[in-house]
Parts: sequence; C-alpha cells; structure tokens
Amino acid sequence: MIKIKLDNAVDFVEESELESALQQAEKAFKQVVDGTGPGNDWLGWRRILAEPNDAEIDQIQQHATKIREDADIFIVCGIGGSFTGAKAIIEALNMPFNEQGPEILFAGHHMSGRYLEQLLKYIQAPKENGDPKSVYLNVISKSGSTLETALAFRTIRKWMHEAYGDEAKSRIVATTGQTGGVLNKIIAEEGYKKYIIPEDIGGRYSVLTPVGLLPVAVAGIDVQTLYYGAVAEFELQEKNPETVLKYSALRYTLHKKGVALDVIGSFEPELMGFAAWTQQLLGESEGKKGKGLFPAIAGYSTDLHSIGQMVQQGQRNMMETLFVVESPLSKMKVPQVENDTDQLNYLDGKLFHDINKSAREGTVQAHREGGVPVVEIILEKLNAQQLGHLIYFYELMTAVYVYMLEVNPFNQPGVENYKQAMYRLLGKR
Ligand SMILES: O=P(O)(O)OC[C@H]1O[C@H](O)[C@H](O)[C@@H](O)[C@@H]1O
Repeated sequence: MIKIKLDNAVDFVEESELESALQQAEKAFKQVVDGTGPGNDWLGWRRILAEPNDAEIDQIQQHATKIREDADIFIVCGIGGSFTGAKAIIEALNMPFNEQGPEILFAGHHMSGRYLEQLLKYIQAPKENGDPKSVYLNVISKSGSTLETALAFRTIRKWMHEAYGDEAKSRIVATTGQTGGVLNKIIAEEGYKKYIIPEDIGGRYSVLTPVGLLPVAVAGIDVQTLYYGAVAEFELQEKNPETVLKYSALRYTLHKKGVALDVIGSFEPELMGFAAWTQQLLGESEGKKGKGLFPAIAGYSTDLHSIGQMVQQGQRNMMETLFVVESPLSKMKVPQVENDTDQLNYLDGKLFHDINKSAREGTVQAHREGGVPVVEIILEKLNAQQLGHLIYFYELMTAVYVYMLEVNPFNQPGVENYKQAMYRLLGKR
C-alpha cells in the first residue's frame, strides 16, 4: 500500500479548488476504468494485472534462472520504455557493488561510440582466472526500429556471432512487438528466442511485460512478488482510488495555478532510477498541447548542494515529489572514534538512515517555507512487492491526471519530429 503525504502541499491551493479537481479526477478515473478516454486501445497495462499471465511469468523466471547459472554479463539493449523500468527496479533492489549473479550492463540507450567501443573491450577481456566471459544479450524494442537500440544491437550482435559462432543464437534474446519491424525479420532469420510486447501496451507502460521482467529476473529479483505487488495495488485502487485521486487532483490544481515543474526525487539514491522511469512516464504522457509539468529529477541530498539553491529561492514555479522509504535500508551507524577533531561526535552511534531522515524533514520544511509545495510518496520498505505497488500507482496516477488535462496519455507524436530531422541529415531513404 502506497501512502502519500500532502500536508506540505495542500496549503498552496484553495480547498474549493481541490474539491472541484477531485470531482474531475473521479471522472477521469472512470474514463480509465471504463476505457472511454482517448487512446483507450492502450490500456493493456491494466489488462495484464486484471488477468495475470502466470505461465509467462513462470517461463521468464525459469529462463532467467538458466541465464543466471551461465552468464557473467547480461546486456540489456534498449531505450526509453524499453530500458528505464528494468534499470529502475534493478537499481532499487540490488545492492550497490553487487557481485552476485551476472553483471547487468546497458546499451542502446544513447549513441556514444566511445561507450560501445569500451563495452566491447570489457566483455571481450577474460576473467581473472583467464576464462572468457559468458555474455548474453537481450535486445528490447517494441517498434524494432529505434536507431540507438538498432545500432548497438548490430554492433554487439556481430561480436557475439564472431565470438560464439552458432551458440550466439541461444545467447541472444529479443523482446519486441508481435509482428512488423526489422527486428522481427532478424529474429525470423536467426531463430533468436523471442518475447512479445503486447500490442495494447506502450513502451513507457511496459515494465511489467517481458520488457522489464526478463532483465529483472536475470538480476536475481523475484518477479512474481514484484508483479503481484502491482496486482495488489491494482485491486486496491479499483476498490478505493483515494490516494491516486488526491495526488492527481493536487497536481492538476497546481498545474492550473501556474506551476510548471515537478521536481521528482528521493533521499534514497536507490530510487533515482525509479525517478527516471517516472520522468518518461509523465513527460511523454502529459507534455502535449502546450500543457504539462516538466518532470525534473533531483537526487538528494547530493543535489541540495547544487540545484537546491534554485528550488529554495529561484523562480516560484515548481512543486516537488519525493519518494520516501520508512524503514532503514541498512543498519550502518556513524562510527565512534577516539577524538572529536572532525566535530562529529554529536552524531556518534546514529543510524545513517536517521541522519538522512532529518535531512529530508528539514528540506521539506525549508522548501515549503520557500514556496514549494512538497508531496511525499511513502513506501514502508524497499522490496519487490512495494515497488510493484508503486509502479501501478504511478501508471494509474499518470493516466488519471493526464485525462484531467484533456490530453491523450498514451501517444507521443512529438518524439517523431527530431527523428525526421535526424534521418534527413543522415540521408536515410
Ligand atoms: O521500444 P522502442 O520501440 O525501441 O521504443 C523506445 C522508445 O523510443 C521512442 O522514441 C518513444 O518515444 C518511447 O516511448 C519508447 O519507449
């Protein structure tokens, strides 16, 4: 269950404004549930939770277990919705400097030649014991034609075929739409194992399909628990969408009153990948018809030492959303030392979690006093189940809030403009 704390934001709007926005939110929620809003053929992210495909989840888990037994490196090759979800979950749930299971690398999420060159060098370099690394590649692209992903796939695939010969076919897994796209042609030619992204689920809503589930399972995370966390949130929200309605209504009211930015962040670095996932989800869903809150990302307390100044005293056109984890992620305490030259003895024996908590509470207070409405979205614990809850909470909130703006949440026509200009310059025929 996701809790939200609105006390530090509601004072920025009138009660009557919020009341009327809540009524609008109810209507928007009904549009989502009844499938009567624009883009209603893209509601598969709800369908898969209403009718979970246990056989597919099992199959993914089994396939991932096999890969985990053999792989030193698992490369996730995708961009946008085809990589942010997996990255978010893996960063949130796996320990930093984790050395258990295959190392998860990302590719195809930008066009840096240097990065790809170094990635190839790294995967070719033998292990400490002199054995070659065992590499697997998961290319993920719904359209099967996104340039960044296609270029990285071509490059790494070539290396895999050279390095492994025919065995490359069992080391390359493709996740794409059922039909169409050049990727499907390549799969048919080479016989790679294929996972299907359902037609009615757009990239940014696809984390709970094989797009996110396979990489997350390969990273050793229990995808069934994650999935059923989302199912539980789905069921909760169908019965009582109060938290989603309140947050959507508040976001909408603030937007209407001239707020232009939502600074989305956390004091837990583990959740910054999740913030990046929400950035695409919100940005591509609401940024149309001259509307929308720009989803900016801030990682605290790091960024309090940079853009914190801007949040505190810059142009008063922003709100802030912070992801909070209540229980400590570690029992790490400030160590005792013999003297107090560093003048930190007043923190002796304190949990880092508690110091971080004070930093957060102080920040919320200061930002609110500085004129920034702050919403806190609270998880009791950081685990697969809670993250599943949070994923569906955000998917639903986005759809409801964007319907309130009278915008189709499920398309992204503007993304094509740069592509056309780029392809013209590259001389694509
Ligand atoms: O999965 P793909 O078809 O490769 O798409 C990857 C991403 O690229 C696009 O340009 C879209 O704007 C995103 O919504 C999408 O998630």
